[in-house]
Amino acid sequence: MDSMISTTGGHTSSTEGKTITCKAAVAWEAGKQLTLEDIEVAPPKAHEVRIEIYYTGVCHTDAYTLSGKDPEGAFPIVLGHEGAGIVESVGEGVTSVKPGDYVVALYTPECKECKFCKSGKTNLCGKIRATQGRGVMPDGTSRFKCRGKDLLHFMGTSTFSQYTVVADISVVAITKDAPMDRTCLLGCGITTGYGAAVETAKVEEGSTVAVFGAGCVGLSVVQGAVQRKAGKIIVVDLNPSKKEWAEKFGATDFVNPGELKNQSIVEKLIEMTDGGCDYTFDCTGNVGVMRAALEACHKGWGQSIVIGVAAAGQEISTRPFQLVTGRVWKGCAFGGIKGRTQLPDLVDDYMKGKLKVDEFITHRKHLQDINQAFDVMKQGDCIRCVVTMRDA
Ligand SMILES: NC(=O)C1=CN([C@@H]2O[C@H](COP(=O)(O)OP(=O)(O)OC[C@H]3O[C@@H](n4cnc5c(N)ncnc54)[C@H](O)[C@@H]3O)[C@@H](O)[C@H]2O)C=CC1
Ligand SMILES: N[C@@H](CCC(=O)N[C@@H](CSC=O)C(=O)NCC(=O)O)C(=O)O
Ligand SMILES: [Zn+2]
Ligand SMILES: [Zn+2]
Repeated sequence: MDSMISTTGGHTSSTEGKTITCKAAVAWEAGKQLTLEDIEVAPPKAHEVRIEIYYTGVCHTDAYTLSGKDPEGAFPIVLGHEGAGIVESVGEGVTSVKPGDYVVALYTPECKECKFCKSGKTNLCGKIRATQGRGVMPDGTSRFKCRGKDLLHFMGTSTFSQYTVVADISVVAITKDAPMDRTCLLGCGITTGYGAAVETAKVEEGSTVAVFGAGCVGLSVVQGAVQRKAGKIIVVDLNPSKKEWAEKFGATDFVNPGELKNQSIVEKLIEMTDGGCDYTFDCTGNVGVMRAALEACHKGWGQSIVIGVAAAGQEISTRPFQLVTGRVWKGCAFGGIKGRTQLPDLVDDYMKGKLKVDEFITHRKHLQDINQAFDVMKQGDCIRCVVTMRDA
């Protein structure tokens, strides 16, 4: 890393206004491993924030875009969207964070001014979605360069770099007491599942819940359902080792569809819940599972929440009769949580012992070994791998 870089997290930095050279994992092409590179990170422009990233999680959505299956995926790009760090400097007009603040990057921004933000109906924000999807900052340009080429930004966050630049609406300050090597996970997986249960579905006390897929997202749904005092929480997973994980997070039942004899998973769930579940969640990204999750809902009121990201070209289907008879199909990004308004409270809940975060971390890697983080993520025993961005 550049020897001029201040890593103290203090309020002034010797790098303010200058280009910083630092290490980043660059995805040059779809389907290829990431390469550790020295990249140049330009200073933040107006309403932008430069963050020194200390820790990042690796999410399946990073692997999905790297695979080439994401219709919005373009290369070369700096991936990563589950990051925590310290603000190094801010551009003109930034008032919501300041240098030295401990922050989490937000791939779902919150401008508080657009039609979406003001609707009271969604956490999706429209202000920078178009440029974010094209991999550039709101002014249409990149802040990253490597070997003379511009690199694209990812999900407005690009946390696989020791320094990143984000829009000021894509970052939230949190308490400095919270350990960043854990709070980074609140930037996606945990908040997504927990929010889907408590904010999007608003699971009620005593209700029956089925969660398809017991990864970080599904186990976080379980955590949310426990918090809402659901009566029955059934985890469905093809991997038998997930039974123990499901129980650890408070599930009441576990079903492995691969072990069912002469019965579909839909029939099994309907039998276990006296006619169907009040709420089901897809946390797999498999469109066949999404259909089963809908059809396992109770007639008249059951709601199925799609969280998993399905590959390009995949479509969901069911008999319209399933909806005519009162089942509801919906979905959410980032759990329906508004990051700037609600994330600090989630961090506080974690600090008070009310929200599990540490329990999700099964693996740790250093930036130079980030490809191993992708490898372990594909193994059945990894819930989340946290990558340390700075040398020890
Ligand atoms: N909507 C959103 O905002 C977000 C969506 N995601 C997406 O959520 C999904 C889940 O993410 P993670 O929990 O990190 O993934 P994960 O891979 O760790 O967990 C998925 C689980 O589903 C199980 N599974 C796979 N196929 C199955 C099937 N046919 N039936 C039952 N279980 C099955 C696997 O054994 C695994 O335990 C991914 O598609 C990811 O891209 C992730 C974060 C945010
Ligand atoms: N780019 C993909 C869709 C990927 C996707 O659905 N992303 C989720 C978050 S997944 C996090 O790990 C999301 O926020 N979606 C809402 C959005 O506005 O992107 C595609 O084009 O299919
Ligand atoms: Zn994610
Ligand atoms: Zn907005």
